[in-house]
Amino acid sequence: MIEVSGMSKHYRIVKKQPGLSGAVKGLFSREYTVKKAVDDISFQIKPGEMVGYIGANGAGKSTTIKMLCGILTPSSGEVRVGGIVPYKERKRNAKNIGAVFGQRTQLFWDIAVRESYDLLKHIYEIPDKEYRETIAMFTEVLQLEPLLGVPVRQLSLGQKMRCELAAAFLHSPSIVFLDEPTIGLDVAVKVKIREFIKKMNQARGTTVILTTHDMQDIEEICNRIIIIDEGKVLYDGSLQSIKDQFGHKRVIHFELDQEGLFALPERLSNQAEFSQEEDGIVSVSFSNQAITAADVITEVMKDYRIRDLTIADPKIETIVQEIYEKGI
Ligand SMILES: Nc1ncnc2c1ncn2[C@@H]1O[C@H](COP(=O)(O)OP(=O)(O)OP(=O)(O)O)[C@@H](O)[C@H]1O
Repeated sequence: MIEVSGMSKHYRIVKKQPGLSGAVKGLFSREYTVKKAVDDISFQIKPGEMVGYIGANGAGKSTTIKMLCGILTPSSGEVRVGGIVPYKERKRNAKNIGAVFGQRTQLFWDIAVRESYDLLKHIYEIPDKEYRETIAMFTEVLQLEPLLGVPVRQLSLGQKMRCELAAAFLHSPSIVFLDEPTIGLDVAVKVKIREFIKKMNQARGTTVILTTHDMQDIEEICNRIIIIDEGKVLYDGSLQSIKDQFGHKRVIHFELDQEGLFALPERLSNQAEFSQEEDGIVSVSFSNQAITAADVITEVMKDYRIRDLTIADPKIETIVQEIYEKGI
């Protein structure tokens, strides 16, 4: 379905010389540096997969997605989306794909949402019956009824995002690219959007490529993640296996029955770290490969009276953040 092989995108950036003389010199002779926004990446995505394409700011996510959509031409390497080379056949590719790009809108700003959908119907040549059924289903799942008669510019962020999603899936594309579809939205709308995406995947087998900084989106929607860093693929695999490989860190939150500064028991000093948020509230973190939770609790119990404790599961958020910071 999606085949990417050795794909790169290099930008040539003008090197700015310092000072006024540098600016004048720059008018006559320009020096360039090369920014490898995407650097020799390869992956394949099968029909119906839901893949989280994640990475820190500037890692190369949007550049990759733009090449898959045909908006950008790769500097080298190969890319095929549903058998089509996107930058060579941008229009044909557009029929197969849908997209939501963060803050940008594909709806028409000044006309009612329903009229925007009518226009998209004509652009994508959606048959009448299919269009009516699709609109009825989307209206129900995304609760669009009160929004259909409203011009886009009058919609709130969450309302607009629900309408955008419907627009992206309207022509039954086989692949949908979603760039930060839940950014800035309240929890209730996030839940609705995630449910809609999963429903589309189940009902139509739509392949979904999701870029997001929200790890909850990833946990709930994606069965595979690709982590990209400085333009290179750092990890490609299941969410579970990244948890298995890197999720050894545990945190135990203690509520102690005594006040005063906490000190880590001697036996834990090389194997654990702690932070004390306030009097009597202490978090001890450790790797469960080095020491067991039972040992940590036993050691703390020797020196302190414990009123309550909770053991926190390793959050995918923490794991991914560590991978961004330290690499694999
Ligand atoms: N037109 C351009 N000219 C020069 N450099 C660019 C251009 N577009 C992107 N870059 C650079 O390429 C790198 C990758 O950018 P990209 O937008 O793909 O990152 P991203 O992973 O989508 O980041 P974010 O999470 O912040 O959206 C960044 O260092 C960026 O500054």
